[in-house]
Amino acid sequence: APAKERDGGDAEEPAARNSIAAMARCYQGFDPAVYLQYNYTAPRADFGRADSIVPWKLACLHEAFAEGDVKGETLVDVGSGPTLYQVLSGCEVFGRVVLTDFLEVNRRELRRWLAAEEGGFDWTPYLQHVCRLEGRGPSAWREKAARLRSVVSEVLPIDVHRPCPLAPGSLPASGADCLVSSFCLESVSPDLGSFTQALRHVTSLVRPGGHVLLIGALGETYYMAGRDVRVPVVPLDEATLCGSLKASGLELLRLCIYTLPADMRVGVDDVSGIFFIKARKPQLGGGGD
Ligand SMILES: Nc1ncnc2c1ncn2[C@@H]1O[C@@H](CSCCNC[C@@H]2Cc3ccc([N+](=O)[O-])cc3CN2)[C@@H](O)[C@H]1O
Repeated sequence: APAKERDGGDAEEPAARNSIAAMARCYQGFDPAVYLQYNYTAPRADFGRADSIVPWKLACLHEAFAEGDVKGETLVDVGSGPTLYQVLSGCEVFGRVVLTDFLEVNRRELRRWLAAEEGGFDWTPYLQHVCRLEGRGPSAWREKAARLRSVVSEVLPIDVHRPCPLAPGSLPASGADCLVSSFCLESVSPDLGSFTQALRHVTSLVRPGGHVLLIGALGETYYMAGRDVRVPVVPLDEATLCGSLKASGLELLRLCIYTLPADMRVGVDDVSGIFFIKARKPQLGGGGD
């Protein structure tokens, strides 16, 4: 059944189930507008600064797709939140993009932009920036917006703490060809064990030989998800991250790390770094390509 926003997932241990349920309750106060303002406006999203966080994230995603090895029909974005930047490169490669989030308020925010309704977040500077990365010139942003609107097929409920995070039949039986997830798993998991378990769950959504692109926070123990909504985060470092990746059976292809300059630490969280991971789910039988 589709994830219920107050569900405690299917964690095996009663204690884990309680802390996952507690995490779900934290998210009832999530405010998309505040979250977008805190993280997706300047200085963290300053397209005039080479060391701003969003341009770094968009460059990582652009390069990951530009290499040409990530291809297929279906891309799934896990824990989209109210943001679309994470699929601006992938939407040119895949004919079907599935967006997902745990909260209806976020799914509604995504649908608002997809329907070109008034009053939503303005992604134009992001579209223009990715067009520049693609050598298309900023005026192509309208084509990119139209492309994105044409390939997003669904905005679905998801719960990464369930062994099957999506409702049955949401993706092709063999799995998605590519999975993207940005700042989700570490922000919804009460501890490292449930983070690793959630990574295993979402890896099951990808076909053997498919790719996984992860963006996330290093050293983060909390973030503000609303004016007075503080959400705990499991703090990751490079070693624990790579350990979880190995435990989930993914093959690490690339790990890039961004260290926040002092003026990017704006008081809405205690992030010290950002990671970008390109990984692959091995073919069945462990063979190569
Ligand atoms: N059980 C669940 N399964 C799937 N998704 C779930 C579940 N529970 C909540 N969700 C869903 O996952 C959430 C995703 S947003 C999580 C925010 N992550 C932390 C935040 C992000 C951020 C952004 C930018 C920068 N920066 O430096 O530029 C730093 C940081 C660090 N702070 C939210 O959409 C919720 O709705």
